[in-house]
Amino acid sequence: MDSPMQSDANPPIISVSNLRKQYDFTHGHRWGLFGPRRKNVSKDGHVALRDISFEIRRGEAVGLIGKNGAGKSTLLQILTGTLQPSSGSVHVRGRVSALLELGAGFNPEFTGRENVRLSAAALGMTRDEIEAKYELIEQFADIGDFIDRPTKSYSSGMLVRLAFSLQVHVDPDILIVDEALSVGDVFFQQKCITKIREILSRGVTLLFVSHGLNSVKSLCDRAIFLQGGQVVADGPADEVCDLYQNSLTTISAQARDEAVAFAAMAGATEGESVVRAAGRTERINDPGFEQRLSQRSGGGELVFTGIEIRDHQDKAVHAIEQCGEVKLRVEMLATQDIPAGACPGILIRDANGVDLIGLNSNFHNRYLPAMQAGQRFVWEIVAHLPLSRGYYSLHGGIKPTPDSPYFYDRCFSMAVLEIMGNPLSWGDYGGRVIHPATELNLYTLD
Ligand SMILES: Nc1ncnc2c1ncn2[C@@H]1O[C@H](COP(=O)(O)OP(=O)(O)OP(=O)(O)O)[C@@H](O)[C@H]1O
Repeated sequence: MDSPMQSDANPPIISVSNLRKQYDFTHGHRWGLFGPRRKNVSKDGHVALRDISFEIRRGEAVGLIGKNGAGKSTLLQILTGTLQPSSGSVHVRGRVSALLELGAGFNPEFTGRENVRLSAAALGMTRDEIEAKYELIEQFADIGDFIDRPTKSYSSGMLVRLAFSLQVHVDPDILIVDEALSVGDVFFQQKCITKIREILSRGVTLLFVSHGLNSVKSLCDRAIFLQGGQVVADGPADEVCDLYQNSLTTISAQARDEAVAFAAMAGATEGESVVRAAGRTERINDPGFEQRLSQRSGGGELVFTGIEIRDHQDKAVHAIEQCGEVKLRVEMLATQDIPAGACPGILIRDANGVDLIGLNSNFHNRYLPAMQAGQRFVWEIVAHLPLSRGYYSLHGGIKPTPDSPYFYDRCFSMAVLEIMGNPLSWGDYGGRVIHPATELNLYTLD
């Protein structure tokens, strides 16, 4: 049933309520005493979506994330009307433009030009509208002479170029972009992301399905996490993406035992590369550590208990100068005996939550020594971070071995680091990462 929203200034453009989708598997015949019975029966079914409810408002950019088989495609197909729900209601208001399957809707025997005109008409554009937009569509797709060849001769990259170009130029109210985009080359992907941002700034609603969490975080303000056909989280994109990332690394106790056994073996053979004790230090004074964490996962055998940032004068700070020396120090506590070979790492993300820099001990072929239950250590990384001015978040993880999907501890949002601008040495650079060159050369030509 529709809820009365007349008084709402920005009513939902997509409303989904108690949605359920079951795929029925129909068996050919049921066998009776005297052979097959006539009637087909459908006994089994797979519930791909259950009890899904959410609303999306005009202008929202929403990421849809989840593992393979979570139900994302099923949900999108229902939203675009190509699949019927088993029960529940779905209301979509406005023109939906969806790139669900590569070139789906194109007739392979027709040329790109013909397919663009036919598909645009099918999406409700008038002849004049199509003529006005055609040049832009062809230009953006940039597939040269292929535009006049049948689309059956296109590579998958060409198909996605043409399909995406059509999709973004039909003035949609709702733009649905699926994983198909990843087929294009990196330059085309960047061009698409820029185009999506431009469309978003005009108030179009975006539903973006991707396994690339960085793209979701940079494009969307909200994300919906589907698991086993159910919504497990719906909220700010960075938090929901972290939750999803956490869910991917939570694995069985057996896998943990295997990883730890492997670490024990590796530790025994790679004694040389274990981090050597650098001397004694005092404990890190960070009483608010646990409260600051936005998410935490892992087995808990070896855990972070605090973090500290120090500048080039060894002073505890929250801000450092661009390209100045920084010491990132984390305190760790072994709650059980830990074999040698574990590797800690710190991840630096920008203000959108996009991963920028990973500082892992194993990148330097260094691992932690064996630890006994109750022991504490401080691990310190000294670096010159090539970041432009702004705010960055620090996240930490400790694994038994570099390749293990198992984490002893994984902490999101351990601390915020401010990079201060230094107008004398660095201009008003607008990017996120800067790189101080080691040499600048000028050669004359003969
Ligand atoms: N036509 C179908 N008949 C039967 N089962 C189906 C059908 N389509 C999908 N399913 C099942 O429904 C579940 C959800 O599938 P869906 O394709 O929606 O997931 P997804 O999240 O889009 O996965 P992916 O990321 O791999 O595309 C899966 O278990 C899948 O096997």
